Amino acid sequence: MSAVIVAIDGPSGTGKSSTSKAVAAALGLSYLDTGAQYRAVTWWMLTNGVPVDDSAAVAAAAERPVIVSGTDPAAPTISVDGTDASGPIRTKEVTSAVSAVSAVPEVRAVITALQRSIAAEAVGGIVVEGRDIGTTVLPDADLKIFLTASPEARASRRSGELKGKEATDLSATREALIKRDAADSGRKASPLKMADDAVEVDTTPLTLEQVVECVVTLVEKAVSAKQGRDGENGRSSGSGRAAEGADEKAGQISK
Ligand SMILES: Nc1ncnc2c1ncn2[C@@H]1O[C@H](COP(=O)(O)OP(=O)(O)OP(=O)(O)O)[C@@H](O)[C@H]1O
Ligand SMILES: Nc1ccn([C@@H]2O[C@H](COP(=O)(O)O)[C@@H](O)[C@H]2O)c(=O)n1
Repeated sequence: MSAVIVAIDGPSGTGKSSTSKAVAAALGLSYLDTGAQYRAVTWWMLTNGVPVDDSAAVAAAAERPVIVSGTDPAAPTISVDGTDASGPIRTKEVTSAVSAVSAVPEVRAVITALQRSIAAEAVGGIVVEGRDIGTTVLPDADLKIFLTASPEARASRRSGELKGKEATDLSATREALIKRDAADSGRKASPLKMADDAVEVDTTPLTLEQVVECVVTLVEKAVSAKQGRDGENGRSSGSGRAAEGADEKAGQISK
């Protein structure tokens, strides 16, 4: 069987990274944080003096940063031109500028090609999270999930995260999330949008553990369905723990 590909999209702070990492780790899949890649390009633009509000300047430089993503869910990495960028890409400066940079079509073309090649090389299967994975990057993904949560829940989760590091003004955090979502949903090039064939999971009333359990079950079902299709087409099967889990589950159900 070809490797399972899972696309997880949704607005900021809905739990995409936490869920995707945990699901990938539980099922023995690779993991790709595409937001980190756009943040890395943004950091490169800022550190190389490219004015991020000048889309022509950003477009002209789009191919210059060399972005490398490590896809181990237990220790994902991101580097730019050989330098570890995992810390700098999380600063407020990058967070404020990333939507402008990610809206530039030339940037999206470079990063989308990189994402597709990483997914194609993930022989054991992969969970890819972002904003346009199900709609644009991997439209043939075996499973597409769109995570949502109320702005209040998202702001409170983020404020909990920031406590002790930066001032935690709940309403400012909420406004910043809403502003970034509006920019990401409103851009012309590959906006944040739920794919027509995605499963929507509203995480507002759920703990992270409950969301992970729900998504793991959905992946196992998708793997089972894929194995069924591959069997009908006469192809051999076997791919990672997701396939084994689905086999076990199917076995239990049929007993
Ligand atoms: N269901 C949940 N219940 C409570 N807290 C959660 C839940 N899901 C995620 N969190 C917490 O919310 C915060 C944001 O989660 P996460 O970074 O995974 O979201 P995200 O969608 O990837 O955000 P962004 O798009 O901004 O990168 C983290 O502190 C995470 O631990
Ligand atoms: N597929 C994607 C993923 C992300 N973006 C842009 O990157 C920003 C940062 O994403 P985080 O998940 O790290 O918060 C996000 O606000 C988008 O502007 C994207 O365009 N497409």
